[in-house]
Amino acid sequence: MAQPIIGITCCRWRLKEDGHFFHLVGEKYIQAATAAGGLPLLIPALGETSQLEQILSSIDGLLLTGSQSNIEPRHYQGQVLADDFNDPQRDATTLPLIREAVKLGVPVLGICRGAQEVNVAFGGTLEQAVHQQAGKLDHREQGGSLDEMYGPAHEIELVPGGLLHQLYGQTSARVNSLHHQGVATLGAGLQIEAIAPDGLIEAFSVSHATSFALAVQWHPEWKFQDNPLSMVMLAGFAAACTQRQLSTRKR
Ligand SMILES: N[C@@H](CCC(=O)NCCCC(=O)O)C(=O)O
Repeated sequence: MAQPIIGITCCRWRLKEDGHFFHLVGEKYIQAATAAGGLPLLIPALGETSQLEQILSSIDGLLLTGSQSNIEPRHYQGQVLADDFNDPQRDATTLPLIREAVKLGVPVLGICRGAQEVNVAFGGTLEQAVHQQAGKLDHREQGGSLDEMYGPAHEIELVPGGLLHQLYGQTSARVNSLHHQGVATLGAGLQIEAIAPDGLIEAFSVSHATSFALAVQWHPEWKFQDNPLSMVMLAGFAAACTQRQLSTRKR
């Protein structure tokens, strides 16, 4: 049988000052989607498009990646930051795509920036510099090598009975952490799935979704094969994508 097609949203970046724009995805997301049994299909940061339904009818699941860029604050009535690194065309693509995917029952997995996009898509807001908030941990990447940057950084407590707890079976785990921003207020219909020791919401699900819809602030795609929590998350997402494929396609 054909593999479920997993749409992966791109960033739109210039690789050098005043250079051409490129639409790009980190390879580790592609590797995770492939290992989960999916066929990755990259979705360019098209910006405003009336083709949301056509895009979503061509995929069996939607993976929203992390990125160094931040969601433009105007999407959550946040303060405009000097020298912020934004990607407006990515925002204009992903925010409506997330809402339409949930409406149509397309499985969604949001990672880091992708999780923040799920929150903002449903009216949530972001803390723009978590490390500057009293009582909050510094959730930014520490260390130099990739193994250090993406290594375990802090505990999370999983909400008993939640989707993540049902997948994993345990109520605590250690996760990596590479983000400046984080959930300030959760959007409409979003349900907490995991919390960091400082109270920051680290994972949430979409309670009104008819399929898998999970957003996590950490990076399960990093060396997922060595991480039981990552493996069950990707397996849960892939199973939902396969279910979508069977229910909507003849192939
Ligand atoms: N810019 C946001 C989101 C951080 C994020 O997605 N980090 C991932 C970086 C690269 C990668 O692994 O894809 C923030 O700082 O909160």
